[in-house]
Amino acid sequence: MRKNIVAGNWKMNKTYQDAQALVSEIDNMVKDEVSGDNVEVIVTPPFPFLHSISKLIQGNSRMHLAAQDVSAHESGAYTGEVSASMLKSVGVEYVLVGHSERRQYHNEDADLLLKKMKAALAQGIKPIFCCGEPLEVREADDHFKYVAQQLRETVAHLSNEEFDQIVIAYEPIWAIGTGRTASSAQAQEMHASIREELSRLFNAEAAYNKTILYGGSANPGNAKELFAQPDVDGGLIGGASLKSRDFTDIIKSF
Ligand SMILES: O=C(CO)COP(=O)(O)O
Repeated sequence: MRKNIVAGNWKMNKTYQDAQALVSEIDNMVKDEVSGDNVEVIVTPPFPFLHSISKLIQGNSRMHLAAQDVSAHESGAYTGEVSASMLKSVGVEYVLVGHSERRQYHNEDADLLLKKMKAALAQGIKPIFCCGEPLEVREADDHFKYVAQQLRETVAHLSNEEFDQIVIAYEPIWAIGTGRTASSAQAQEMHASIREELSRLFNAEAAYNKTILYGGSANPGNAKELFAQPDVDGGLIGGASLKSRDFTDIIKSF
């Protein structure tokens, strides 16, 4: 059964106090306003806030915790890095891997992304694997090929069991933080193409069951139409996840 997910990626925003307040608000709004259990909610705060937020959301079975990054190494002399076992020990369930900002500003390549996914999976943490094309690729009409290649050089190297644990997020780079959302038709056709590629790489059933999120300027005004698309199973939300009202309204778009 395919799971619907709305995940908020806070990126490098908020202080400890702001983070506590934001999660408390989201937690309360989700309890009060979101009925049924057709959507899982994930918050992705910066590292220093993970432990306290893990405790805060403990009593709300719909809320889950993700980290924004993980080291490819298990432990040792890697100053500044955070291992999967550390994340596990503070209650982290998911981790972003392959976000375009990490690929761009930290030169993370396919080889490293695969190692990061494997490191997370070895600890039972589920990678949310991000893919998506830059503007020039979209304009050259090469976006389907580009994203399929991103999957082939990373996700394709997971075992069937590992693949079952991951979530895919399609985030066209030209839509991230730009206010320029992909149209629901553009999102749908790419998600369908990703699912087809996954079906070729693994099998039709595993691909059918895979949660594929859309990310890039999603907001309460466009979430309903995006989530109504047959192959869009939720969102990875940046800016709008920093406001409890907007984030909750996006969750309620299912
Ligand atoms: O990068 C994103 C989520 O990971 C999307 O960010 P925005 O929603 O701010 O465009």
